[in-house]
Amino acid sequence: MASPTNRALERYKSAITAATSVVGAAMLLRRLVAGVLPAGTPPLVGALLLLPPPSARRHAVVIEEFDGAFYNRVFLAVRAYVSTLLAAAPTGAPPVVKASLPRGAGAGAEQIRLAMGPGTAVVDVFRGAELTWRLRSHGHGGGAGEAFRLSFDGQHRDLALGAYLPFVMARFEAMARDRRQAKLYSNEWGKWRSVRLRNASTFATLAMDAALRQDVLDDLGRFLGQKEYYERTGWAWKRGYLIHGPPGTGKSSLVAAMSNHLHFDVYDLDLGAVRSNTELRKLLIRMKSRSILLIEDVDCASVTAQSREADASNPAPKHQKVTLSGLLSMVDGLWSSSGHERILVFTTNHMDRLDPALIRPGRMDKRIHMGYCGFGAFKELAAIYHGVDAHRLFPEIEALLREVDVAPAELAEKLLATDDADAALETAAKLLRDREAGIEEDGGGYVKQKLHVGPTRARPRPRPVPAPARGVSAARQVVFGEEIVLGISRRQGHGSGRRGAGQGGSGMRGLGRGRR
Ligand SMILES: Nc1ncnc2c1ncn2[C@@H]1O[C@H](COP(=O)(O)OP(=O)(O)OP(=O)(O)O)[C@@H](O)[C@H]1O
Repeated sequence: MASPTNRALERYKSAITAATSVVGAAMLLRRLVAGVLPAGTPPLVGALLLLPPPSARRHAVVIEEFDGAFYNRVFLAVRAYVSTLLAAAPTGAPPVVKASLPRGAGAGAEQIRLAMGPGTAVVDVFRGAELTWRLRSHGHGGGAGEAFRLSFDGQHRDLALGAYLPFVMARFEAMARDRRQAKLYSNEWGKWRSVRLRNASTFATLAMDAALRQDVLDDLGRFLGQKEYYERTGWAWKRGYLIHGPPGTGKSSLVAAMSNHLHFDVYDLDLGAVRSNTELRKLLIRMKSRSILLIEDVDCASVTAQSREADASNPAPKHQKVTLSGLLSMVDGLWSSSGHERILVFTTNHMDRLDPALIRPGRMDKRIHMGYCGFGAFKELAAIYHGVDAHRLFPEIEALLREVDVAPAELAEKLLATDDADAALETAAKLLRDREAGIEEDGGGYVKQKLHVGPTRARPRPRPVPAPARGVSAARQVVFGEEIVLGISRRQGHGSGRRGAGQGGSGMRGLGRGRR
């Protein structure tokens, strides 16, 4: 008579024979063993038999290229993310067969998109879990296009869906933000008109005191990281900077550098062109989040703006002031109820002429002084424009810069006049010698560049190549398991002089348009 153990073995024998995959057989064998071994047998026995525990079953998520008629944003995010994994992969693994430059992307190496070929896989390690990406050329379920398949151990299902995919999406959003070209808006007839912000100024190309530069960068970083603080307190998530200094010291360039650093759009508000408070309110409401509201030459801005709001029943005064303090109250009120991550920047050449309401303690969060060119800043200009770190003229220039006031813009103009570094430095030294001797050149000063143009031939120092974010290993065997199709549609989607002689005037002024 057959024993219970023999009967159990017979029952499972046929099933094992029918199993087509090694894994299927392994699963059945595990169940078989569980059936014949006495209860309470330690899991070590299973391990010794090389059988996977139930949690090790592979799960998979399929991410198709299209979600109906629309591109699937998750697919786009994964494609960009996988490209970064491939770029960071150690030499020799995995074989990369495709490299492309997305439409509209610049020609920089960081813009090239890498894609794995069919039959290869890339394994990402996230919080200790291994997640494998594969690319299939046909959509899942008969759909067209490509599809990514993400597979992982069953025990990591919650991690993969609840943390890893949101992380991939967040990385994609951050990459998109970094690539995004900021816009420069200016107000005309009560509406914002935009152009691409082409000003190439960055914190690396701006010659300024190193400690000040770091201070500004730290301040911006702190501001961006304070979301919870602003949400908790209910205060408007904004930061106000008052940038002051003589003409041509880089105030506007600093705003461009902030914009390029944060990828924030700049709204260059010409207060003189605002016809009424209602219009101002509308302009402020129409500003997007993650933006900079810039009011240049604010010492001249608190002038009257003609009101056109008068009507028979409500005769308004002929000239209704759009004052800075009115603007600030409006900003406080509107920005605390809508939008976030906004920066307000005022620039001025004349601190002494400012509306007292503006310089009252606590009004603007931070004052930044952009001063005349010191030798440190000059050396930065020479390095940026000509790659020169040392030169026989440096000692003379250092001594002259201690004696005369000269704006970085004036020196930048001399340094940009020629590609020959020796000749450029000689021209800059001549400007300083002449200024010390009281000789003013004809048409002296600098020509103001518009924000959307910026320095034409700046040569930024090469940026360090970022280290790979995480370890990526070679292709691995993937065991088949459950599949989930995931898609989020777009709709669901989530003048100058000797030192101390006072501030000189410059030629054209204004940012983004020719003003005054
Ligand atoms: N600190 C600087 N570092 C590098 N380049 C500078 C600097 N300051 C000025 N420049 C050069 O001079 C040009 C004019 O500078 P910018 O418009 O930023 O000065 P500003 O202080 O805003 O002048 P203004 O008060 O006349 O508006 C810039 O486009 C840039 O090429």
